[in-house]
Amino acid sequence: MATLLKLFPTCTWTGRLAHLSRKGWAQSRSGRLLPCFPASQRCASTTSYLTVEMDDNTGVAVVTMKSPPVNSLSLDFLTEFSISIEKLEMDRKCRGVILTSGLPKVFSAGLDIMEMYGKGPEHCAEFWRAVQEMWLKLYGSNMITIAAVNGSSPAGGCLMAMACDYRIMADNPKYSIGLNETLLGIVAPFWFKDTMMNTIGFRATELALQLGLLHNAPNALRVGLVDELVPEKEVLSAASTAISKWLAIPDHARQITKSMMRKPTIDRLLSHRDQDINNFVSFITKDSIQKSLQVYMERLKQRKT
Ligand SMILES: CCCCCCCCCCC/C=C/C(=O)SCCNC(=O)CCNC(=O)[C@H](O)C(C)(C)COP(=O)(O)OP(=O)(O)OC[C@H]1O[C@@H](n2cnc3c(N)ncnc32)[C@H](O)[C@@H]1OP(=O)(O)O
Repeated sequence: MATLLKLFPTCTWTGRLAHLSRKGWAQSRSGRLLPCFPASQRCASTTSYLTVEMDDNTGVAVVTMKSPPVNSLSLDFLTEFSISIEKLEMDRKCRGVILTSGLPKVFSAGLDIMEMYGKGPEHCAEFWRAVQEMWLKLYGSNMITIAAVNGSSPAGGCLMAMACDYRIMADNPKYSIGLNETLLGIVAPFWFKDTMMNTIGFRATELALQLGLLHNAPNALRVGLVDELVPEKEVLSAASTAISKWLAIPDHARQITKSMMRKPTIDRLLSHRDQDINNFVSFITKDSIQKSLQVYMERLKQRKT
């Protein structure tokens, strides 16, 4: 087992591997002793904010976000997230990802407001590049991506879910999802808007963005922001069922089709990436915008008292 941990330092093998004895080892042609895995194997790696559980049998990885209290998307979180998606993308065995939250009631609270409040231009630029990177990795992924939305998902959280191929949400009217940026006195950038338009169409996006609509679960289904509502306890199992339908489609055909649908939107950001960062920095560092963020955060905290 010690050798195994040396070979796979970032992985915790679960399932029947715990019972691996000497007879669980095989000799390679070069004479090296290698672990011989039973047919069904799961490999779980845990970083500070994410757990990635890869099932070699199905080719599906479950990525669970766990950054208390609300899975807000900080610079560190986003960096880890993009690295994890990149690793899965490069893993030939991985064909699909289910993205979910390990926290109660919240999928993701969106961008970490504290990364945008009281910070200098350099930090804001670095943060925004990480936000772009997260979206580019997820929206442009070759893998099947399913969002198992088991809680509220405002703003950047909604962007994450929309970047997936399919969304399943917990049927709980208390949970909401949407791009609510205008409620904070900020503006959803063009690629947030494009992603929503590609998901629910022009008119519904126009209404949703201007009014900063946060749709409850039934409304989210009605406008097409999510594809299915299921009882809260069944979100993950419903995601597994859904992904098996996608896995039945030949990868190359699905991937080319996905790229055909999404490439123009991705290219639009890629060709304006630096300009988009400059726009963000000059917008977010304005005194009036900083004031809006401060007021919003204060209101958020006051809700509790
Ligand atoms: C010309 C055009 C140029 C355009 C240039 C670009 C412009 C800028 C674009 C920026 C795009 C921004 C995208 C975003 O994602 S902004 C973030 C928006 N998010 C929200 O509005 C969500 C706010 N949070 C909530 O509504 C609730 O917290 C939630 C429903 C998610 C959970 O509720 P719950 O009751 O369970 O938890 P609390 O509200 O008590 O929160 C617990 C603590 O967490 C803090 N918190 C919550 N959300 C955030 C966040 N997003 N960032 C940082 N911190 C957050 C909250 O304050 C509580 O903290 P305390 O415990 O310390 O009180």
